[in-house]
Amino acid sequence: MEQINSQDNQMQIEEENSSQKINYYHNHDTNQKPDSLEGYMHNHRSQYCKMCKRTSKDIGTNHNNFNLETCFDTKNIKEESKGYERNQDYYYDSYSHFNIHEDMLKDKVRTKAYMKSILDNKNLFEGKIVLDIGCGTGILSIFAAKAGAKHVYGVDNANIIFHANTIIKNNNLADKITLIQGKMEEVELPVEKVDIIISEWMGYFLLYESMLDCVLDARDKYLAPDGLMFPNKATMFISSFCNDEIYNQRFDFWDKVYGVDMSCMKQWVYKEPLVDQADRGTINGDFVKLIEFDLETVKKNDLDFVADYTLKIRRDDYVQGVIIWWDVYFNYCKIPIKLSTSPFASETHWKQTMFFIENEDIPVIKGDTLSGKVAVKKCTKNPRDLDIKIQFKLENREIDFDKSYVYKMN
Ligand SMILES: C[S@@+](CC[C@H](N)C(=O)[O-])C[C@H]1O[C@@H](n2cnc3c(N)ncnc32)[C@H](O)[C@@H]1O
Repeated sequence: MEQINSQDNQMQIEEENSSQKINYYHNHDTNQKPDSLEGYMHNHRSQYCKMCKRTSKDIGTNHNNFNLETCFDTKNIKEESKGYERNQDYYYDSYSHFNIHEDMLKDKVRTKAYMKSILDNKNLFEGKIVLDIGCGTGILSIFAAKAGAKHVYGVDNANIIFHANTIIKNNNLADKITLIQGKMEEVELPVEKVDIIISEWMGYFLLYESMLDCVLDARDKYLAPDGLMFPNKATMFISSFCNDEIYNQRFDFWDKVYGVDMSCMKQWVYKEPLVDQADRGTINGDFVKLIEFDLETVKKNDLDFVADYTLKIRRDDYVQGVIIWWDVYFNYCKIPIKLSTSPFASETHWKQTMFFIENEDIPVIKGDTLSGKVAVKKCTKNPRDLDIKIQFKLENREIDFDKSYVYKMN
């Protein structure tokens, strides 16, 4: 086990604290919600109040830097990644257990979207060669074979593929489906080109686990020029939220744990986005498109990106952070099918991803504009993890807030 050098750690924390602004809890009372802006300005968590003559135009040295090459190169990230290096095999080990596949199969929103897009569109599959990337239990390969595919190649590196083999035999589809164990980026298919690629590659925050990379490599190598991707488009959305219940459970919890002050943990907890199903009532902004990927043309490099967002606040409230979710689309279907992970649609196992503003909630008025940038980059130490930087910019007649935070999904 790696030993943590507590002296280094302490120095790191001291350096960080010295860059923090004073007086984070500015007469705050989370239970008191504003009816209007009048008279509540000295009763909020934010120190960035024009009335108090304190504004925020940044926090550390790296604030306005959204250059993907350098914006994550901070001491925070170096510190955070300590001890997080993992063997890549852990990923396939997790997919070798049947319970993760059981959870995915039981996600009806997910599995039915694929089932309908394949079985209700036999005209697209009849006589076609299909590649199923990351076939797991073989469910999508079986749908494609049942839809009349000439032959299906299912590839998976996890040991679940041995169970898929039995499932396929037991369903009398062994002559229609060939399974290949290995990493998609390393296997050689026995055919030069395929007509359709099906894959359920999406992770939390769409891109976590970075499975899309191997799908894009396989697309470039194997998909026929007029071939189809299932799904063929993915879109990420962003909105703002205020959820005091989660806030208390996740952050205020650390103030007193069985009588022990563990509040030093909070600064680290903030850096981890929360994957959870949002109560739709906690979303207080319009939701807007953050980025869209055309899966037939997008390049691997485009998956590290910086995108701008601007959204209107829908009610007088506080903003505690932003929430991000995604939809994927099967647009070749007779009736186009959307698989949505929106908090306004039926729940899926992907839920949504929430990014909290550290130690702040910004008082907002209906009609205010929240804007900023979101930078996303694969972590250099483990490309399945993501470094994410988000800027929060909001100015109304009372508040002038402009800060950026770095998060890590691992
Ligand atoms: C999200 S699961 C989907 C399983 C199945 N297609 C389904 O819909 O139930 C993704 C699968 O892809 C496999 N996988 C991920 N990356 C892979 C790669 N580069 N090569 C081969 N298999 C991969 C994992 O082992 C896992 O079984």
